Amino acid sequence: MNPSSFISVAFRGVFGGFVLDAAFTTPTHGVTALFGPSGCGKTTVLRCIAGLQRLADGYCAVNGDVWHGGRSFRPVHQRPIGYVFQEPGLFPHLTVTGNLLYGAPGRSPLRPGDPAGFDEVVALLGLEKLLDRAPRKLSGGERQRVAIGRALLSRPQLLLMDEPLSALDPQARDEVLPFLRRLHDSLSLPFIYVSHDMREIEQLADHLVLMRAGRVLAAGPLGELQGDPALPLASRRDAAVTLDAVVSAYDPAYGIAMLAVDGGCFTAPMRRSVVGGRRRITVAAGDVSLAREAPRATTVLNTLPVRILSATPAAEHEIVAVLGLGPAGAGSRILARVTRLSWENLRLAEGNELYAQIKSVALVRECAK
Ligand SMILES: Nc1ncnc2c1ncn2[C@@H]1O[C@H](COP(=O)(O)OP(=O)(O)OP(=O)(O)O)[C@@H](O)[C@H]1O
Repeated sequence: MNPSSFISVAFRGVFGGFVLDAAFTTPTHGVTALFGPSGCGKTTVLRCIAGLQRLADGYCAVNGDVWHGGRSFRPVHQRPIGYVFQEPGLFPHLTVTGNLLYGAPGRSPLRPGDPAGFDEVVALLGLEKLLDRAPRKLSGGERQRVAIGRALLSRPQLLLMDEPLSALDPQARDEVLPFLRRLHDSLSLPFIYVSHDMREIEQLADHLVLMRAGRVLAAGPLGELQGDPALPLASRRDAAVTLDAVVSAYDPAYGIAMLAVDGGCFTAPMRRSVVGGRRRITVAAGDVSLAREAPRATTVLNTLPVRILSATPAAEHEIVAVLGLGPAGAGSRILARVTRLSWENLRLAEGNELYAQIKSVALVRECAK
């Protein structure tokens, strides 16, 4: 593993009655989400990465640069990080522009072509019309967008976000999420994103660190962990697998896109799509049904050949099956959650080749922006 493109951490410590023993390695590209139940230690790990929390037994290296290891400990102000908290914490006496430029190196990040210059950050976060406003005249979602912009303009090498949407109402959350997605798509900056909302993670994350009671249960690509029946995600009511697809065709007359993934092609409604562009789809286990034969007259647009790779009892009288798309099930994996009654009626078993049906409207959970 080349340490120059990874974040590696290992933190051990005791906080009152809480024991933290968390270690993981994740790439320094894309968004890594820290996910787990309340109190499992996500914020503590983030604070350790930031240098806000110093443990006697800790290690943190970013792109091969050791921030904490042995006796060496780089203090928070010397770490090239941006930090976004649940509350935006804007300065009330400054305008949006003043807040954005606060902490920006040299206060003149206006050069054209700058990878995270002022104009680009303002455009990416849709702040153009708000620049002269005072924070008290902004909505909650707008305030949080300014806080994110301020963090970006400090030119960090790593952006740490601690549940940045959790203090917002659902409508404001839906307003800000597409902006975060846009940052993810446009900037090469890695994010570490703490959340206990799987919906946010499905839309934003590329990698996942799954935490439980101070420990890391698993770390890896989001889709792999979602589809691993040995992990608790697969047996959740809202279990789903996120797939990154390439648009292979788009029919504007129907607003329908063909989305190619490894081993298959999904059909999904999209307002607009560019052929060759990347889109993310989320296949919820509860939206997948199984058939021995390819159904003919059906409104369901997605009928994909699959193989059952494994089957695990979930809730009482339910089965969660891992399905591999394409010939011999060698392509992307998705999950199907079916009743034990259906499973037995169709005499299903591991290794069976059959058809998965998924309604196209169920595939796109992302907001329309
Ligand atoms: N300085 C501290 N002193 C004592 N206990 C602490 C300290 N810091 C954290 N803890 C405890 O460590 C545990 C983990 O807290 P942490 O905030 O990291 O969890 P979390 O997963 O981020 O939770 P949430 O999702 O609710 O924000 C909690 O039980 C918390 O009370």
